Amino acid sequence: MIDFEVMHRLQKTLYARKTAAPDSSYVAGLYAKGVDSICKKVAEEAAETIMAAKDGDRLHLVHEVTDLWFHSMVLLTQFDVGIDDVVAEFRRREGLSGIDEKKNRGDTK
Ligand SMILES: N=c1c2ncn([C@@H]3O[C@H](COP(=O)(O)OP(=O)(O)OP(=O)(O)O)[C@@H](O)[C@H]3O)c2ncn1[C@@H]1O[C@H](COP(=O)(O)O)[C@@H](O)[C@H]1O
Repeated sequence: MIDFEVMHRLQKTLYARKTAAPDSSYVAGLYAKGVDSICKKVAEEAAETIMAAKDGDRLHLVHEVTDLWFHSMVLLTQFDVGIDDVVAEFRRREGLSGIDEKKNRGDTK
């Protein structure tokens, strides 16, 4: 089960880092660098996740997916999107076949 409390605590910290001095922390520095730098980290962590999967090392995979989720949360917070919004989207899709869901997307993607 996902521990949503830890995710919400992290989200709260990320919001606080948006207005913190850039040199005060890793996340504050990332926000100061801007969206392109955050996106670059997400892309790097996605690539590292793929490499971990190819290694077949489960612990390595857990570490890289954690890095990917963490940087994805930094990106979501940049746009004031909460993890609850993502969970709500999972709920909306629950039980809907991937093929049917794609058909119903229309223009909204
Ligand atoms: N969960 C994390 C977390 N996961 C990964 N990272 C950092 O993400 C960075 C990028 O990881 P890489 O493997 O790419 O390391 P790197 O290549 O040396 O990084 P770059 O210098 O290239 O950016 C590393 O510095 C990791 O320490 C994290 N940094 C912070 N958190 C959480 O965010 C909170 C706030 O962090 P600070 O803003 O640093 O206080 C912390 O209390 C934690 O709860």
